[in-house]
Amino acid sequence: MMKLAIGNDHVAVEMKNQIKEYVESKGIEVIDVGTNSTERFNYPISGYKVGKLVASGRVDGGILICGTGIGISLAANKVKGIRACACSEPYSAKLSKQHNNSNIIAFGARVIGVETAKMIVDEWLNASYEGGRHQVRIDMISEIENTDRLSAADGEQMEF
Ligand SMILES: O=C(CO)[C@H](O)[C@H](O)[C@H](O)COP(=O)(O)O
Repeated sequence: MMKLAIGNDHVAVEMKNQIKEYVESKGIEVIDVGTNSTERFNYPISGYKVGKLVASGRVDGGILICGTGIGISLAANKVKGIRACACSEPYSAKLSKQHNNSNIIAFGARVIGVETAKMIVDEWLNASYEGGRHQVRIDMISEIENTDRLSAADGEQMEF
């Protein structure tokens, strides 16, 4: 059974619960590490928790929702191995998986409605990473993440 983690802040409680229920209705297990309170809640907490669950392999992917999807995805992207993509429409969500091998999808409860959010989740879940030429670029991103450097195609180290 596929397993996803979901997280949110105070702005996105209602949308989190709607998306959680929608994903569960597809037979997917959802681990909810977000808040259920509308009291101010700092989004990096949920970004970090979902990021760690995904990076450690305890779940197959993650969904993050804050006001814009931006802050919470920025936080998740600080966890090694995470490629969290904030999307406001389904096409980018699909491409984020096919080309960028995104392991977390994020969106904003103040930006899109729940029906668009469901379409984003569907496109992301149904898409597959294409590998090939895209892997070269993912490897470059990993190199920056792991070494704080980036090798040129000829092996020369870029210096900035
Ligand atoms: O969008 C966000 C960060 O990218 C957060 O979800 C917050 O909603 C945003 O920062 C606003 O927070 P506030 O304390 O409710 O003004």
